[in-house]
Amino acid sequence: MSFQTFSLHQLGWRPGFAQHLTLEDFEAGYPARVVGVHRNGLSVLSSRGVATVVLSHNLESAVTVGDWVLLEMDAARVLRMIERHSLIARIAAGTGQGTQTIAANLDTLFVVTSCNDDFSLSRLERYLSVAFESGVEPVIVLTKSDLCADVDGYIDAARTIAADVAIVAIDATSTVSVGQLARWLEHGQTVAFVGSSGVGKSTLANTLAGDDTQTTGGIREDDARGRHTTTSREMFALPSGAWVIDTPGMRELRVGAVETGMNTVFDDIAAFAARCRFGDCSHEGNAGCAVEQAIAEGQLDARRLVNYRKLLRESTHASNTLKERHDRNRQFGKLSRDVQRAQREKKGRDY
Ligand SMILES: Nc1nc2c(ncn2[C@@H]2O[C@H](COP(=O)(O)OP(=O)(O)OP(=O)(O)O)[C@@H](O)[C@H]2O)c(=O)[nH]1
Ligand SMILES: [Zn+2]
Repeated sequence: MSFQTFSLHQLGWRPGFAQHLTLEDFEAGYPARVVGVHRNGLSVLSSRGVATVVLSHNLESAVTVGDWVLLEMDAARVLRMIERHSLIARIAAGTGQGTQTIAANLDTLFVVTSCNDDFSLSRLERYLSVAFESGVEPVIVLTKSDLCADVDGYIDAARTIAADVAIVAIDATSTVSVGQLARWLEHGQTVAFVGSSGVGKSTLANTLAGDDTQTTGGIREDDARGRHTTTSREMFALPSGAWVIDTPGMRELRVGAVETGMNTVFDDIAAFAARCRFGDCSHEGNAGCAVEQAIAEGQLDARRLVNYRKLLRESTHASNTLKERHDRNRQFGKLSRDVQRAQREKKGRDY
């Protein structure tokens, strides 16, 4: 059991969260931040320290790392979730319910790639779409700058697809160099890293953590039944006071439904498309297509349109999958209600 306590400010509380809470809520409970989700419940941090709390069935699939919950004053129980300001989610694998929540209340998503063969504009566009869709500010981090002779070339290339996104080149192994990320790592800020394997996400997190042992994960605590359990902490603090969310879902982030995010990333294509002759132009050999004309005139990179189409296909597929599941669940719900009603009516007749 840890007796370290945390202020709301330290935990990343935003004044906006309180707008969704009533006076009754504050009398019944107090806010806590979810730092781990496991079978017995949640690991949370609050003004009362570290705790493991149980979660009712109806919240089980919804609550995720980074979430804020309202805990009951005198019981280790979640009363309700507190509305998030951002959420990274993806389509759940298998046939379960719709989306799987991965990380909540992130302020910044560090999109990590290296100044070498890993660098791919299409992959950056993919991650940026996820960030914008989720309401999280992306920052492009180019690692291994120390091993590269033309760092500016990589920065310039990244800028061609992300004019308004911060781009920082670093040596992830150097404390001085990673200091360039300080403004996104202030007290109470919450961040996560995405990028391919080997680009330096762990190295960067370790360098930022310094000798701090909190990155190593395991914390011992009492679970709801008073037993000692070791749970992996999926959200940990850096010495700067910022929080890092590092979960398996975050590491293998895939594209869900990101059409809204794509509108920001591909705003140039949207602007050209507005000038196509036909409103339903597919930008594939249609007469009067302004997008294809832009490519022919060298104003738009052909690669970018290809990636746009690919992401849009994936996104549409994800939306359709969600809709089908939703419809199936609704039909099933209607079916069970019909059966129940028929049973009630039959019972009525039997009496
Ligand atoms: N010289 C140098 N080496 C780096 C840098 N960033 C990462 N490395 C090295 O690259 C290798 C891979 O780094 P990791 O931190 O394990 O990469 P990762 O993104 O966490 O990879 P996964 O855990 O597979 O997702 C390690 O040997 C690091 O030391 C850098 O900026 N400069
Ligand atoms: Zn067109």
